[in-house]
Amino acid sequence: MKRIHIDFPIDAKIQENSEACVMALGFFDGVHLGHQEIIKQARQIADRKNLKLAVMTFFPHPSSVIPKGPTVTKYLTPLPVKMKIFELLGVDLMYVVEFNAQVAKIPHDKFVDDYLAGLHVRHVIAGFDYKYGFKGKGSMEQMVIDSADRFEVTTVSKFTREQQKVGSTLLRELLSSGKVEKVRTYLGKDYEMNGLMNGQGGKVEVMIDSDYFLPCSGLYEVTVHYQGIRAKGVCEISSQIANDRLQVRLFHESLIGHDQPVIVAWNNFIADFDMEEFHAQANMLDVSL
Ligand SMILES: Cc1cc2nc3c(=O)[nH]c(=O)nc-3n(C[C@H](O)[C@H](O)[C@H](O)COP(=O)(O)O)c2cc1C
Ligand SMILES: Nc1ncnc2c1ncn2[C@@H]1O[C@H](COP(=O)(O)OP(=O)(O)OP(=O)(O)O)[C@@H](O)[C@H]1O
Repeated sequence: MKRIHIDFPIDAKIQENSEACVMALGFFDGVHLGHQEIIKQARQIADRKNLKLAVMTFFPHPSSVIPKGPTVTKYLTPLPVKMKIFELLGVDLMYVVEFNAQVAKIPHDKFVDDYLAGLHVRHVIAGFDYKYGFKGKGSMEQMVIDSADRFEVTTVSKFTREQQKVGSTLLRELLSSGKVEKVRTYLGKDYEMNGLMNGQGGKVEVMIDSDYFLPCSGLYEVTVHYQGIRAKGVCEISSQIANDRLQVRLFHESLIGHDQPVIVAWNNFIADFDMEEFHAQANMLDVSL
């Protein structure tokens, strides 16, 4: 997969050299089941039309410049992770538009001229609630008008699970209240973090991208995926611990790591008490961890 970074104003050379494509639009934090449905449909259209499949995402999150609602500064999938997932989903090109105050002011029709038609887009696909352009005035209905017959438009209808719209905001809310086990319903798997494991035996440290959105403070049951092995353990999140280092206490003491790539999957919320307190209690009960 090719990654193309777009600064403001868009470079005419990038436009000239761009390949004809089907373009999926959105921020795609978490690449949840709703996002996966869009990419799946986009892949089918690209195959049918014999075009490249491109995704256009933004960085940082538009909320960092648009004074509306809470600002998203931590991500379910930091940019390098999102890139890996897109690659696995069969995306050929990833356009990353640097989102700043100037980009936020681009009118909807100019965005379509310069960033879609200008990049040789032949087909646009996005969800029913996709908004683009200054003040979010562009909708999927507007996209059909703005396309002026230069490309086709597909709108993906609302993807729901348990009567709820699957969405990144919902996932962040669930994690903020420790409901990691509920995340599975919307993500299709446990919430996961890629990292590098250091340490040996029962206690290891996993260094993660500091851009990751962490579940709220508490004690969690986790699984460390490591070279085909799955090791269960517990991990505590607290304001006292650096947010780019996860301290994991494993139930088996067989893992050894020195900058070993691992995946930490968040399985269950155990409790919201301190690890120290937890161990004191475990010792009293003569439970070995
Ligand atoms: C070029 C461009 C400019 C945008 N400008 C604005 C804006 O000025 N105000 C706004 O509310 N949304 C604007 N949006 C829409 C936001 O990106 C988006 O709707 C909002 O951040 C919600 O994000 P989400 O639906 O991806 O979570 C713009 C989008 C694009 C692509
Ligand atoms: N549940 C869904 N059903 C259909 N389309 C969706 C769904 N969730 C997101 N999309 C679409 O996926 C693309 C990327 O989504 P985006 O990251 O902007 O939204 P989101 O996941 O709903 O996040 P948020 O909760 O912050 O709005 C957009 O085109 C959006 O319309």
